[in-house]
Amino acid sequence: MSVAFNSKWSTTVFPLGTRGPDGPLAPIARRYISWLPRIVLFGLLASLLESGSIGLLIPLLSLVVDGQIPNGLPTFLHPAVGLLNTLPEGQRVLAVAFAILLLISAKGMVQAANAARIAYVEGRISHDIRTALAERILSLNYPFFLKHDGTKLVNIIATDSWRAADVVRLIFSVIISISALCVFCVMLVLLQWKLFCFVVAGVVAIRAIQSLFLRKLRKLGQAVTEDNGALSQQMLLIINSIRLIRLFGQHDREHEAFREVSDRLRGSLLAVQKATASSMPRLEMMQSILFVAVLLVASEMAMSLPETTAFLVLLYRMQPRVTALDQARLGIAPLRASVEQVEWLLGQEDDPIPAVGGRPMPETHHDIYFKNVSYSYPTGSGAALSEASFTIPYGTSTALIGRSGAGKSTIVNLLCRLIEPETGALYLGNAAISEISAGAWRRHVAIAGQDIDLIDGTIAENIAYGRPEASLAEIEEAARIADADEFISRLPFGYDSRVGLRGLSLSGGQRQRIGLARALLVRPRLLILDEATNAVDGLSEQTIMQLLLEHRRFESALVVSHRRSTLQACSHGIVIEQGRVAESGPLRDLAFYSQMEAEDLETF
Ligand SMILES: Nc1ncnc2c1ncn2[C@@H]1O[C@H](COP(=O)(O)OP(=O)(O)OP(=O)(O)O)[C@@H](O)[C@H]1O
Repeated sequence: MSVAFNSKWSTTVFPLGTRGPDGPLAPIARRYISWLPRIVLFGLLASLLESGSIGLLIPLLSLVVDGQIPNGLPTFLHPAVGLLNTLPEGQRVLAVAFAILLLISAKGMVQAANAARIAYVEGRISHDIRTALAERILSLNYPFFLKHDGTKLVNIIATDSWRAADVVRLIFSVIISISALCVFCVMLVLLQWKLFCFVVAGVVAIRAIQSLFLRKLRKLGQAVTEDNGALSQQMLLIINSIRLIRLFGQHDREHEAFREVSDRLRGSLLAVQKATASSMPRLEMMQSILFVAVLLVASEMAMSLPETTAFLVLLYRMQPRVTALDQARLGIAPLRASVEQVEWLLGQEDDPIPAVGGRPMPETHHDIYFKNVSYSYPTGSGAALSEASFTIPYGTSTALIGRSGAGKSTIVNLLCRLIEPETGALYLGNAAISEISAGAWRRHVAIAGQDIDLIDGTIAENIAYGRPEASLAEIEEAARIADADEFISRLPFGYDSRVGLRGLSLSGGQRQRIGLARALLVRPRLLILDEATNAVDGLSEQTIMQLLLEHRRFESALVVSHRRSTLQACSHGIVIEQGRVAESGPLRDLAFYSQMEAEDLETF
């Protein structure tokens, strides 16, 4: 069966998100909306089979107690009674009992098939939410990560995405319970509509009392989400800063901080569990009172014993559905905060100053110009770069010189197109760099920095990260130029040695050399060395600089360093002071560099 659903309908009936039909979760909900009618139909079928089996209790009890089927039974039983009357009297009890068993086992099979279907859809939605989150994070611009705490993002993928997918299971549970309740209600009306009205009044009163507690649960759920986030943050702090904690003997302090946050989470979880647990007995108590009241009213109405029994059995079988409905509603309430977190991340827009250009990289070679470029970080206190204008001449090695906090990394970030200028622009010859596609631009710019990001793989895979198709010979050549080949060859598995996440099995200098080989392998037009050799000894650094200049696996280079021995390999220089260009031009003409030489300073 195919049913056409409009988007508004889909998210109203299938409210996966909290932000309505245009919310960020709506596309995922829409993908699976076609499963809903099948799940509802199977739910209805299971309830019909069950209520049919309960309805057959009336002829069965009448046959057992009175030996005959009375007149005036509800209309829905007429076909069954007609069929029974065609059988010999002695076989009727057995036939009804057999029919009841048949209906009960058919109901079981339909229910099991529906549970498998729901598990499938829940799994797919959960997977889709996680991949949508990963896709969103990968596509967001760099400034987003400067503004937001990494642990919050990890928590959304690791915890909130699961909790959001849990909502789907609970929503299905709500839908199936409601379908079943509808079928049961119709049966109850057909049996005795006046008594049914009495039941409805009782149920409405119970609902009103329960909704008061739902509001409280929602608040408690919010606290659980917040405390979960704080715990993840504390855990990451311990893992990332274990060296610092040991060196400064802060073990007890961090342990106490962890204990406190964990205890807070325990408390808020306990509060949710207590509230959920206390609501169930309260509900059962109210339902039992209603049950007894129905029995009394039925006897006042002089209902026959078989009819009263069938009515009460139907009511009794409704109870698990009502409980499931309540549990699902209670379960959804504390999960709303997680859904909101997932929606927040999925709904993140790209940076307002995106890399808009779609032009390919020009084939011809040009100088790179910064013209009046200014930039302030979203969380910064002032301009990191102010009206900066300078040139990185084509075919040269240019030193970028400045004290800590001067703005060198900001220039590097702009060159890598991780951030875009607020005012001013970068040019390649006459072409604004913002007009060139960011992907094409980055393929021609490679960076080797002081902190090298290594992936969990072999050394060869790490070096070839920017060019996975490179041959082993090319990888080895890049490693030789980066002065890494020798130490790699001495490792037990050579280029096939695994470095582990973040390269923990290697020294800082070894990691830097692998990073340098990775940058060289892509043969960039612009090679950026951002303190790329500060962890290697002076002698190795000179060897590396010599090899780099000899082999020239790049067209131009920008070298950020505090060491004179590194800077002197450059022909040009740019001096940055507090976000402004203090001087630029041939290196040896710079006052800053001349002073270093005059005072024979190795570092500044
Ligand atoms: N993510 C950030 N958020 C807010 N402000 C930042 C951020 N990164 C840098 N800044 C600020 O921008 C200014 C320039 O920083 P930048 O990192 O470019 O300096 P740098 O010359 O590279 O310093 P260093 O040599 O210490 O790496 C500094 O005042 C710094 O505090």
